[in-house]
Amino acid sequence: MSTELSESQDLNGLEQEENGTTRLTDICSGTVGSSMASIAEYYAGKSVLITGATGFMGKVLVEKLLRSCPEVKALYILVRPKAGQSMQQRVSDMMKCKLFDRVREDDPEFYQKIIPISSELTQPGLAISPEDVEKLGACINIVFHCAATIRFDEPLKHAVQLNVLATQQLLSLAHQMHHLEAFIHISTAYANCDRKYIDEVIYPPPVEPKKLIESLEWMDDGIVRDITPRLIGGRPNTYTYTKALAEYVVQQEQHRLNIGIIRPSIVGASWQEPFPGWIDNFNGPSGLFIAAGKGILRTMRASNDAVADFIPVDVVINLTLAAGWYTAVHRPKTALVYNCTTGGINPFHWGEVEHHVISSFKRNPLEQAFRRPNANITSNYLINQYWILVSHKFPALIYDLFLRLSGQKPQMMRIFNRLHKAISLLEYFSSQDWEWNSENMSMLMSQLTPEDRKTFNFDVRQLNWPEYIENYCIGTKKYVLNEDMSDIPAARQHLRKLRNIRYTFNTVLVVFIWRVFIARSQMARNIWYFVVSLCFKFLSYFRASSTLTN
Ligand SMILES: CCCCCCCCCCCCCCCCCC(=O)SCCNC(=O)CCNC(=O)[C@H](O)C(C)(C)COP(=O)(O)OP(=O)(O)OC[C@H]1O[C@@H](n2cnc3c(N)ncnc32)[C@H](O)[C@@H]1OP(=O)(O)O
Ligand SMILES: NC(=O)C1=CN([C@@H]2O[C@H](COP(=O)(O)OP(=O)(O)OC[C@H]3O[C@@H](n4cnc5c(N)ncnc54)[C@H](OP(=O)(O)O)[C@@H]3O)[C@@H](O)[C@H]2O)C=CC1
Repeated sequence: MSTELSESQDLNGLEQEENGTTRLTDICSGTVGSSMASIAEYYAGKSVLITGATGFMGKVLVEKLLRSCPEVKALYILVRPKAGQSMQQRVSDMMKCKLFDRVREDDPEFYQKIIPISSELTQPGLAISPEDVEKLGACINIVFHCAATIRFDEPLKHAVQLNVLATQQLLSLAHQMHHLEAFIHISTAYANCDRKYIDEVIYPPPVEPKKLIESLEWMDDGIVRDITPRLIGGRPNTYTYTKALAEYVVQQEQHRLNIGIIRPSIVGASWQEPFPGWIDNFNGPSGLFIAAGKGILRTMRASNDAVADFIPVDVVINLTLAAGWYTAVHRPKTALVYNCTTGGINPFHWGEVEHHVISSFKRNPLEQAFRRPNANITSNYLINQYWILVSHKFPALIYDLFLRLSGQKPQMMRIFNRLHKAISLLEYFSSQDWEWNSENMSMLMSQLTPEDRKTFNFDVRQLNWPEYIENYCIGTKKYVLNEDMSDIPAARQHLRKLRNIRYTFNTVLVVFIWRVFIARSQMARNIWYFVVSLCFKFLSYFRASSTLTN
C-alpha cells in the first residue's frame, strides 16, 4: 500500500506539532509498519540493559521479554546487594518467583540469559566496575530505565540522587554503548500533576536540574527539609518533582540518543499476563485495597466521580517493549512521550472502585479480617473526620483495650496511625481529575502487526473493570498476603462471626443507651410504656384471631 506523506510528516511517521509535541502519525500505518520486523523479531539477538529489574515493573518486563521474545540474546540487569542478601542471592530468589512459572515451563534454562551487574545507582559511576562498563559498552542494544525511588515521603536529596542524578549517569553510560539503538525511560503520568491537562510533551522543568544538584551538595539536611515545600511548589511530593526533572534530563540527550519516555498512571496488578491479578507490593492502591479487605480501612477522602486512572502492569510493559522496538527502528529525531493512561479511553471512577473492591472482598474474604469489609469514600472533610473517629479510632481503642486486658501488646492504634499516614499521602491522587492526551499510545498501536497487537496487547478499550478489580483483589490475597484460596470458607465463617458480634454489640449498645435515657426522662418512659402496651395489644389480637380460625 502506498501512502503520500504531507510536508509536515517525515518518513518515520513522526509529526512535529506547533506546540512541540512529537506525534506518531497514523499515516504510516500499513506503510512503514507492515514492512518492518515484528517486535519479537526485532529483539532477537539483542542485548538489553534493565535498571530496577528487581522491582514490581522491572520483574514483569524481564518476564515478558523472556517469554514473548525468546530469541533475545541477554538481559543485563543492574542489581545491588540489599538487606544482607548478595546480588546473586537476590537474583536467584527473583527467578524462583511464581511470576516466572510460565517462562520456566517454556525454557527451564531461562536464567542463563539473565546477567546481573552489581550496581548501586546512588554512587558515582553507578558503582559499576570498569570491566562491566566495558562489557556493557560493547554489547548493549537497548536500555530500559525503570529504577527509581517511588516513595512519596522521600527526602529531596535522596530523591534527586536516585531519580535525577542516577538517570544522568545512566545516560552518560549509554553514550559509551557503541551499539545502542534505543533508550527507554520510565517516568510517571503524575510528573506534571501540577497541570490539569497533560500533553505528550516534556514541560519546562520547575528548576534547572544542574543548579539544584549543585545547591543540594552544600546544603545540610535540615535546610533541604525546610525549603522542600517551596521547591516542589504545586506538586504534592518529592517523587513527582524529581520525576519531572528526570524527564528534562533525558530530553537533553534527545539529539544524541534515540529516546522514548513512558508515563504510566497508577500501575496496578496484571490484567492478563502472565496471569491475571499478579501484584507483589503494597504500593499505590494495593495497600489500601488490602486494608479495606481486612476491614481496617472504613473511610477515605476521594471524589466518587473522579477518574481512577489505573493501568495494569502488563499493559505498561507491553507498551514499553513496543516503544523500544519503535524507537530503535524509526529513530525519531526527538524524544517521544507516551502517556500510558486509561482515563481518556476507558474511564473508571473512584466510586466504582470502592463498590467493586468491597463486593469482591465480600465474595473472596481475606483471612482474619478485623471487621467486615465496608469502606466509604467521601469528598467531605468533616464527614471523613467523623468516620475516622467512629470507624477507625474508636474500634482501635476498644480492641487495644481488649488486648491490654488479655495481657497482649496493643497494636491497632499503631496500625491505624500508619494507615492514616499512607492515606494522607495518597488522597491527593484520589481527590481530583487529570486529563492526559494518550494519542501516541493509540498511534503506536496502529503501527503494530495484528499478531503483535495480540502478543503485546495494550488496548485498554478491551479492559473490563469489574473483572479486573476482582482479579486484582484476589491477587493481593494470593500473591501479596500469600493466603490460600482453599481457606475462603473459613474466612467467610469468620466474617459471619464478625457480623454476629456487631449485631450483638449494637443491640447491647441500644438497650444500654435506652436504659440510661429512661432513667432520666419522663417523656422517654412514656414512649417506652406506649410501645410496650402496643406490642402487647398486637400479641393479644393475633392470639385471639388464631383461636377464632381454629
Ligand atoms: C475500598 C476503597 C478503596 C479506595 C481506594 C482508594 C485508593 C486511592 C489510592 C490512590 C493511589 C494513588 C497512587 C498514585 C500513584 C502515582 C503513580 C506513581 O507514579 S508512583 C508509584 C506509587 N508509589 C507509591 O505508591 C508509594 C507510596 N508509598 C509510600 O510512599 C510509603 O509506603 C508510605 C510513605 C505510604 C508508607 O511508608 P512507611 O510507613 O515507612 O511504610 P513502608 O512503605 O516502608 O512499609 C513498611 C513495611 O510495611 C509493609 N506494608 C506497607 N503497607 C502495608 C499494608 N497495608 N499492610 C501490611 N503491610 C504493609 C511494607 O511491605 C513494608 O514491609 P517490609 O518491606 O518492611 O517487610
Ligand atoms: N508503581 C507505580 O504505580 C508506578 C511506577 N512508575 C515508575 O515505574 C518505575 C518502576 O516502578 P516500580 O517497579 O513500581 O518500583 P519499585 O519500587 O518496585 O522498584 C524500584 C526498582 O529500583 C531499584 N532501585 C531503587 N533504588 C536503587 C539504588 N539505589 N540502586 C539500584 N537500584 C535501585 C530497586 O532495586 P531494589 O530491589 O534493590 O530496591 C527496584 O528494582 C519507576 O521509575 C516509577 O517511577 C510510574 C508510574 C506508576
